[in-house]
Amino acid sequence: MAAQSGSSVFDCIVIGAGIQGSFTAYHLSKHMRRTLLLEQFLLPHSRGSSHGQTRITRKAYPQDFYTKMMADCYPLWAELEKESSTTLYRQTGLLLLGPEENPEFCSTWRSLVQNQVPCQYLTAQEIQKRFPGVCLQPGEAAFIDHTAGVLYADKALRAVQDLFCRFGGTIHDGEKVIDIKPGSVVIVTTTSGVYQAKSLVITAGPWTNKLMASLGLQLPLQTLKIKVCYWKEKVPGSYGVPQNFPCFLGFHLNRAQHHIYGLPSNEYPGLIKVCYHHGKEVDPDERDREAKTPGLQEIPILSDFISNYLPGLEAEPAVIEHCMYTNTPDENFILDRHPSFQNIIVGAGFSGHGFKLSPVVGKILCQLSMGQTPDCDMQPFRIRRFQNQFKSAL
Ligand SMILES: Cc1cc2nc3c(=O)[nH]c(=O)nc-3n(C[C@H](O)[C@H](O)[C@H](O)COP(=O)(O)OP(=O)(O)OC[C@H]3O[C@@H](n4cnc5c(N)ncnc54)[C@H](O)[C@@H]3O)c2cc1C
Ligand SMILES: O=C(O)[C@@H]1CCCCN1
Repeated sequence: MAAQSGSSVFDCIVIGAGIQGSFTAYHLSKHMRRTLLLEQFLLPHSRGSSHGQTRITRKAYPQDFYTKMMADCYPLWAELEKESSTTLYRQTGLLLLGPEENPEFCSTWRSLVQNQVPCQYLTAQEIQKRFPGVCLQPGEAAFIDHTAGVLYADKALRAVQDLFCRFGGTIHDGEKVIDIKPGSVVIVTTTSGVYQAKSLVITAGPWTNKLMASLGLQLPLQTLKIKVCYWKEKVPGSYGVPQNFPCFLGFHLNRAQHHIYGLPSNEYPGLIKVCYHHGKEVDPDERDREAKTPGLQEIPILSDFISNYLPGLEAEPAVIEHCMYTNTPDENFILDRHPSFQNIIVGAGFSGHGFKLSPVVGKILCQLSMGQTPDCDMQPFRIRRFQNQFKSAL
């Protein structure tokens, strides 16, 4: 296929219209960069990581650098709400629950205090009084991040894409990228065209390594299928908005190997979202194929947790949906230039916690693609930290 019209060398092509690619494209178009956003599926779709009604937002992180990045995210989310005339955030607070001595639990509390985030440590008595539907076990404690809440994910994704188009950007959905040729002008071939750009941003979520194959690099990414479970209240309204029930995040409670988290009733009346922060490894193109081996049993883990910690919910899920995580070994993001091609930028490995940070992730990827140095500490996000774990054919 021949490259499309000579005049159409874009400043940037972004591959993948999930929340990270869409926010990158939004920032690029705000900077007057001629930008093409390519998406393999027709929009909106539910095959990646950015679909669904809700995500948690919070400043509570054990790593200080995320808490600091979140301070920049809140104004950007507010700006998006204003630009799109849409409510995208509801403040509910986040209840963090964990064994008193758990190092991650303790460092999250320290980070909140050090960064002067409005927060509050609760005694067992206070928890029982304020959240009678939550039962902690002896030796466990709780604190609240008051800044936290719910982001309306589907609405946010749509708002970012609409604004990108309003600022002059172009989206081609239903167009899968099948080849990338690096160079000072990058050539991108899709199932229906060939395009050129001065820079390329790859934000392909669980498909990142499939695309990186043509660029001689395989990153240490693991794609997990996550079960998104909704549980029915025994007494309607007991874990709902009128009761001021917050989002919650449990650190290895009930001997669980991974976190368990939840959001108050929103998408389905009377159903609370409670999920396990882990899943089975999958090929993103075969997400719904039944696994050959039984592997992780997340529903019994969640049912047992609910019986012990949230006894006001029925212990069988009423609705199960699916989503994917793309995890790095340290669960920090990859935001970097390709080691061999300076005008190819990768944003990947959001490890199940990237939605809230997407306004700043998009800003960083936009700056990298414009040849600028982002003003935040980029060390935690470098590809080189996996020097011994990535495969390069270059
Ligand atoms: C169940 C669940 C709960 C979560 N909870 C939270 C939370 O509470 N708070 C939070 O902050 N984060 C949360 N996250 C994480 C957050 O949703 C993700 O980090 C984020 O959505 C990742 O976005 P992305 O753009 O990288 O990936 P994606 O949304 O997967 O986007 C990648 C896009 O690239 C497209 N693509 C891939 N290959 C090609 C190709 N060859 N050609 C064209 N297009 C291509 C895909 O179709 C896809 O649309 C959660 C995630 C899940 C799954
Ligand atoms: O990013 C978050 O806030 C949540 C925490 C629990 C797991 C899913 N993601």
